[in-house]
Amino acid sequence: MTLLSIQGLTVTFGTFTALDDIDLTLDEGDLRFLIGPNGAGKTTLIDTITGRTRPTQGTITFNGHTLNKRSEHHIVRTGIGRTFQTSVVFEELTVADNIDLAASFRLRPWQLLTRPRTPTTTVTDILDRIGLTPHAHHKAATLSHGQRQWLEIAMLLAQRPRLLLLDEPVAGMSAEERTRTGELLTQIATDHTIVVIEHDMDFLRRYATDVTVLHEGRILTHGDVATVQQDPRVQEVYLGRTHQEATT
Ligand SMILES: Nc1ncnc2c1ncn2[C@@H]1O[C@H](COP(=O)(O)OP(=O)(O)OP(=O)(O)O)[C@@H](O)[C@H]1O
Repeated sequence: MTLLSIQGLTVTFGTFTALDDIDLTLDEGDLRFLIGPNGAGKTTLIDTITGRTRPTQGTITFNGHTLNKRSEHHIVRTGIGRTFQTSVVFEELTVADNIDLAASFRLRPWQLLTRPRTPTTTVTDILDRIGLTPHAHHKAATLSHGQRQWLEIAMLLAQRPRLLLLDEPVAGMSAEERTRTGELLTQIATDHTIVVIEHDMDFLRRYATDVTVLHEGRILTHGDVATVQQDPRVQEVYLGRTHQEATT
């Protein structure tokens, strides 16, 4: 079933066209990797899906609802969650409290006033799923970089999204943390639809099946990792190196 359908999406900033007539469809359960060189439009695409940036032209339909004029808050409630390149974790709160608080992002303002705590089982389940149970009562400030990234994913899960948009989730991680993140994403993809912006080719080779390549605001190609990697256009614009270098 189609969960997200983007048609003819164009975004301009003044005279600059950041996204140019993008068509993109995601089916329920997809784990889609989005790659492209700096400035390709990846973050703009996520910003536009989540209501942070307005489309200049085109339509975005999620689960049958048109999102074009919806607020960011409404879009979160519709079931789309995202991470940012910069952290949104509250340092002085515990890991469990960060997750509890994140669950309320989905509530309407009047509901916040009388907000009950998120059921303990929900927080416990998410902690368990994400592997942060031993750190539940530690302040977020004490987490390692990788654990923090996982907390951000946990906070997204607390919002019960159907679609997760993750912006460079393994940036700055150790090899071990990248492996753990890859396993985590594969596991979360069993009951969510996920879009991952990622530059790390090794990570892509290990965990990506479906890859869409953006370049200068357009979709250059889409396919499995091997096909995309061997596409000379991708090597030229994204990898900026020869075929032989790119496949080693
Ligand atoms: N608010 C804005 N006003 C003007 N130009 C913008 C704005 N936001 C993005 N751009 C431009 O749009 C282009 C696409 O930017 P975007 O951040 O989407 O690229 P990206 O593919 O995410 O790149 P990176 O990998 O470097 O994060 C860039 O040239 C950027 O400078």
